[in-house]
Amino acid sequence: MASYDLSGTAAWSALRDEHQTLAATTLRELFATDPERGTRLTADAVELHLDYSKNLVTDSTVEALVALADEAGLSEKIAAMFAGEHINLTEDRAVLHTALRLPRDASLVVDGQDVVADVHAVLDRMAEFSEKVRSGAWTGHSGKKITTVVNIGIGGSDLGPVMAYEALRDYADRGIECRFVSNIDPTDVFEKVHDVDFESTLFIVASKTFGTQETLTNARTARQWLVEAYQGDEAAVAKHFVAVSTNAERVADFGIDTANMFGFWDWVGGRYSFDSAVGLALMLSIGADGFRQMLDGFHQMDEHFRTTPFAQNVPVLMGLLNVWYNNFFGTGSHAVLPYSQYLNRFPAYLQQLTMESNGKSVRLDGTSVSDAVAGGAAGQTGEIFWGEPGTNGQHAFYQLLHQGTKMTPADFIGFALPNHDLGEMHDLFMSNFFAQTAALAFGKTAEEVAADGTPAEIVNHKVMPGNRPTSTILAEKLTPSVLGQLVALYEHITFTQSVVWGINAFDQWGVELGKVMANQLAPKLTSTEAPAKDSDGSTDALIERYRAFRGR
Ligand SMILES: O=P(O)(O)OC[C@H]1O[C@](O)(CO)[C@@H](O)[C@@H]1O
Repeated sequence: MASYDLSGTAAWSALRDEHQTLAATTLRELFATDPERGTRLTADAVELHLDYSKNLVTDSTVEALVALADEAGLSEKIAAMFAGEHINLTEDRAVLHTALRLPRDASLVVDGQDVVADVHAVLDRMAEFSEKVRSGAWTGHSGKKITTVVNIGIGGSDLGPVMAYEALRDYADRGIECRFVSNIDPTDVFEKVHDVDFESTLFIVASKTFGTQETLTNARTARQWLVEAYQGDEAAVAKHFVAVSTNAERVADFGIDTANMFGFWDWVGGRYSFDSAVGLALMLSIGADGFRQMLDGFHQMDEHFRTTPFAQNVPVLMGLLNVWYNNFFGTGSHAVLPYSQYLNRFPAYLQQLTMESNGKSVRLDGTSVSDAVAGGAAGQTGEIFWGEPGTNGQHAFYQLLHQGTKMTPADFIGFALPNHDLGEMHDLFMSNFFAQTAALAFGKTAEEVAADGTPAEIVNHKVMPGNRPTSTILAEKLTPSVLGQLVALYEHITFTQSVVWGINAFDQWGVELGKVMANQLAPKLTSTEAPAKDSDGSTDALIERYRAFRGR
């Protein structure tokens, strides 16, 4: 079997040489000697334009990065994923979120099952249900039209739907408000539900496994409040609770009629799922047509990823750039800065997508990523993703981006056409977008600062070092299709990185231990008698203090 460790390959050593050269140059110099790079180091995918010229790369770096992708067998891995091979080895599963957006006339048989037919059957049921709710044909138990939808889910069953609902507010039926309950902190369900009119509220319990403590606890609470609001009439549940899950048995056990359940499949990872039935709240908000436009955007980006040569393949290029900074420059984090208030939850969504996927330190063959690496950053995997919409971030953490000691590669995402055109406000907004990447790249030298008349003693404080890499994604307008393109882009960036690192982007074993331990500790928090001190010294002492505050 080929090794998953690429650090001994020719491509890796070419990149080491590239790094030596580029670490000793600056973006100012690169642009001075090659002004055309601003139009050459670009690529287009569907409606997204990528300018990656403000990165510390030259044509030969890109060539070496593409060679690294070839060494990793990226083409074969992409083909295997799209074909439904069980590339999620540790769970022995296919990884087929791309099948969720295949057109109706496509065909894909996986493990003997026509998945396209299955996907469209569920989409059709979702569309029919959404239409009924939106038109008022589906009412609450007492006959009132549904005006509030509360999605109860966490992780992939929350972050995707809430991000997309926020992103596509401009396309929403304003007669339906969606709220999202995720945290088991009781304040979450209280704040989102205490003021609803239960008779006009629909609860969606979204959980792939239907075994997630947070979701089931919140759902039980909401169910109890609903039944109380109907003076104990349990029959109300059928008109106010629907489920989204892969597990019909558990849905039925919970007390939701499986006729009101929308299914999906184990080949859809939670963080790759909001274009499945997990997106039901979004469909209720924007309608089935808008949802299908979004799926089409996803699919077009899938096709770009599957068929475009790597040197022009936007997800591949961006994934390789992330590897470049992470493994050669040793940057530990990556900022995603959408210049759209509608994308305010996009960085949070990406945190699960990227960090639950690529926060791994063992390769697919069970070896440690650091085993064969002679120190340095070569054995690094998943970056820490973070961000906020511009311009809010500018007035918060951009100081560190501009003058801090850490290099933080950043993606700037912006749109030419505003969803709401209020005079020149959007142009002012976007002038910040363009200014920031230029300031980060080219900075301001001591001479330039002094030439402004700055007193000598503070010149150093005002020097802007520049040379801070960014990628710019510019699209015409944020539409359902463009949102689908953006999400698929980041899904495939994440996959590209995982292939180069030889890790499994589709399991998440690291979240399990904490869940088990929380279940073990819960009785110690609630028991009326002093619990045994059989945890570690710190945890025992903290629980004792907690119990004292709780009067136990
Ligand atoms: O949809 P479920 O099964 O409730 O899981 C919620 C989330 O929990 C996780 O398993 C992590 O704990 C995520 O991967 C998933 O998106």
